[in-house]
Amino acid sequence: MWWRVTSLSQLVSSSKPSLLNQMRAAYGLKLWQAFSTEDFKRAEGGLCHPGRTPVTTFVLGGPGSGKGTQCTKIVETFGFTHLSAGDLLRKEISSNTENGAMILNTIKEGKIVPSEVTVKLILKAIESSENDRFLIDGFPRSEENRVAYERVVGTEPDFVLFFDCPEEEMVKRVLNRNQGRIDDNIDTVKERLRVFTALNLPVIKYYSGKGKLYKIDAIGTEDEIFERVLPVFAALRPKTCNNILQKQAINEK
Ligand SMILES: Nc1ncnc2c1ncn2[C@@H]1O[C@H](COP(=O)(O)OP(=O)(O)OP(=O)(O)O)[C@@H](O)[C@H]1O
Ligand SMILES: Nc1ccn([C@H]2C[C@H](O)[C@@H](COP(=O)(O)O)O2)c(=O)n1
Ligand SMILES: [Mg+2]
Repeated sequence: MWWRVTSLSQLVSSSKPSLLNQMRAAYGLKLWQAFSTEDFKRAEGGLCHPGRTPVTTFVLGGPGSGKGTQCTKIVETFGFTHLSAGDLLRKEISSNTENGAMILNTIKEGKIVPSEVTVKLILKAIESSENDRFLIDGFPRSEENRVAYERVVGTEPDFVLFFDCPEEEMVKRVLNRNQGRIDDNIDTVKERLRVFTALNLPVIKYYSGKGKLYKIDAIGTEDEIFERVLPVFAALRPKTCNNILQKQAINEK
């Protein structure tokens, strides 16, 4: 898989139209339609039923590294469903469930909610979706998260995106976010960064060791970063990219 990403990176160069525009020009359609249905067989029943083979991608990175921002672009381009673990937890707070108060306090402190709560919310969201490709954003945040997911869901992610961003840039982005989040303050973000280093980085190293990690430099404009994300998803559809490469070769003759 790595060589496909490397070879595709030649498509992502400043002199040529962006890879995204090349793919759109080649297909004149939403790229997600390139993910033909035969690749995502839909079985009766939920995620854990044999035959349903959704594509799952974990999206990792520190607070403010740009996970949510890039997930929005991936959704628009490749038709994935964006499941933000943080958003699912915040929704649980606002729906005043029995876990709501505990989740609120945990997020206020910048700490990690017990895995069984988060995994249950993610699984419920997948099971209730009609889609078969999911971006699971901000999860797993710890080894406990990762193990709980594998125990309950029984599968590993197809691949993992890691947005690598310097701490000072993450702090700046979080403090400028202005979304009224209770965890967007200097004290909580410092704790979140500590938790990220202590608990999330080991998970990132785990997936790197499994050859499933794509590390994306998260410095630059949102579009520049998305250009680095494109080849990862394009590599999932080799025929899409091979056709572009062939068309490009013909045009260049
Ligand atoms: N490349 C970028 N340059 C500058 N600002 C950015 C960039 N990408 C995202 N931002 C902004 O930084 C803030 C954090 O981005 P985002 O919410 O996507 O991060 P996140 O990784 O999801 O953070 P969290 O884990 O706290 O949810 C947002 O206000 C967003 O608009
Ligand atoms: N797997 C997760 C994901 C998130 N949380 C809590 C702790 C995070 O700081 C907070 C916000 O998440 P974000 O929106 O920044 O991804 O939600 C958790 O406990 N476990
Ligand atoms: Mg986010």
